Amino acid sequence: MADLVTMESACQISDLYDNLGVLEWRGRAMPMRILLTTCSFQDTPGPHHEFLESQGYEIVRERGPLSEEQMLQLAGDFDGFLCGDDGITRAVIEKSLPRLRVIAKYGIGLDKIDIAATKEFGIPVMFTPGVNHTTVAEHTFCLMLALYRNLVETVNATREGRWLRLTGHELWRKKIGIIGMGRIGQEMVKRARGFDMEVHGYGNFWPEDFCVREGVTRHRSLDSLFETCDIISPHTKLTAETHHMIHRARLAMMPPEAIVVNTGRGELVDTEAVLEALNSGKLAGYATDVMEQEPPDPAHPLLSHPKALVTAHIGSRTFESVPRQAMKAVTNLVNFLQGEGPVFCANGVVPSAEE
Ligand SMILES: NC(=O)C1=CN([C@@H]2O[C@H](COP(=O)(O)OP(=O)(O)OC[C@H]3O[C@@H](n4cnc5c(N)ncnc54)[C@H](O)[C@@H]3O)[C@@H](O)[C@H]2O)C=CC1
Ligand SMILES: O=C(O)C(=O)COP(=O)(O)O
Repeated sequence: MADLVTMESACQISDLYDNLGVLEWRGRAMPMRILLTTCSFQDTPGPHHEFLESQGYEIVRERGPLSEEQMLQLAGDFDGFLCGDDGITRAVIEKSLPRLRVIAKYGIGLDKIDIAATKEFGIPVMFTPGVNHTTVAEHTFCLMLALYRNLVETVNATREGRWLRLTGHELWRKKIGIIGMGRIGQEMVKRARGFDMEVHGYGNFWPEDFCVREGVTRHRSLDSLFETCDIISPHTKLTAETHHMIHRARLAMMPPEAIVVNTGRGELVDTEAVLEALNSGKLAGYATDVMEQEPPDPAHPLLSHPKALVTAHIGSRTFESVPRQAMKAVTNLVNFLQGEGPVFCANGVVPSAEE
């Protein structure tokens, strides 16, 4: 039915949307069209599938994350995006108008969406806070322990029949420096305390009661955190201010045998400087779930570096967390399009529910 309606005419009558998920146009029902790009949403079982299917939308499925160019090919024909880390630039938003009404992001980081443009055009950007922070903190510890105990090297050796008994490091009493005291940062603190680590932190938001209770030492400058800590773990948003916050000079300040574990965003770290520090012996290891370019060039030197561990942006992907995020993302979309129920809005275009 939808293909009988040209995009142009659909755009002219976009104000006729009703609250039932269908558009009445010249007596015909045209379902709302939603672009679903998030692979983990599509690939993981859970109640989100049935809930989305029950809405009567026309769902167009693509395997994301899509580049800006791929989004531009598709843009213009959708009432909503149910998306992940796709390149939703100003050009994509402009091409999506006037039909686009909502961007329901699956996940937390909004750095691939041009937020200024969404505000300018009044497009609400929804997100899914409070449902993936425990999973990401667990993966951060997984990387940290794997790096400290040479896990990949020793397992690879035993798989080849070699009994390689490598000596590693313990977490006990190590100084961990957590950058960003948000949801993941706080989960990191709890887990670090469980390992009897000495916890240090830095953030422009500081949950005072929590930090006092958990014994977190507050640093007022990033330099002082780097000078102090054996392990640095960034958990801030990626912004112009945090881009390459882990750079050459700060890596040089770290104590001997220091490591960096990154499950935030690749661009928080100057990867060239990390490679130099690994090669010179200044940095003992770098474990990351995120890269400046994703997916990276298969020949990227970090991927095969003996002192590095790279996972493929899987920090929030567990069978427990994915359905939670997917349900929250689709609930945001449906509640907004139906005009009722709470939504978690990240760009201030509509009021956000309390978390
Ligand atoms: N590897 C993965 O799969 C995942 C990665 N992430 C990344 O982790 C980040 C953090 O996630 P949450 O903890 O849930 O977000 P959050 O919004 O709860 O916490 C972020 C914290 O960073 C702080 N911050 C922002 N700019 C800062 C600055 N310039 N200096 C110091 N602190 C600053 C904020 O005050 C806030 O407390 C996300 O933005 C995303 O990039 C999130 C989920 C999954
Ligand atoms: O929530 C976030 O910001 C994430 O990085 C999660 O990434 P994903 O949506 O699993 O590709």
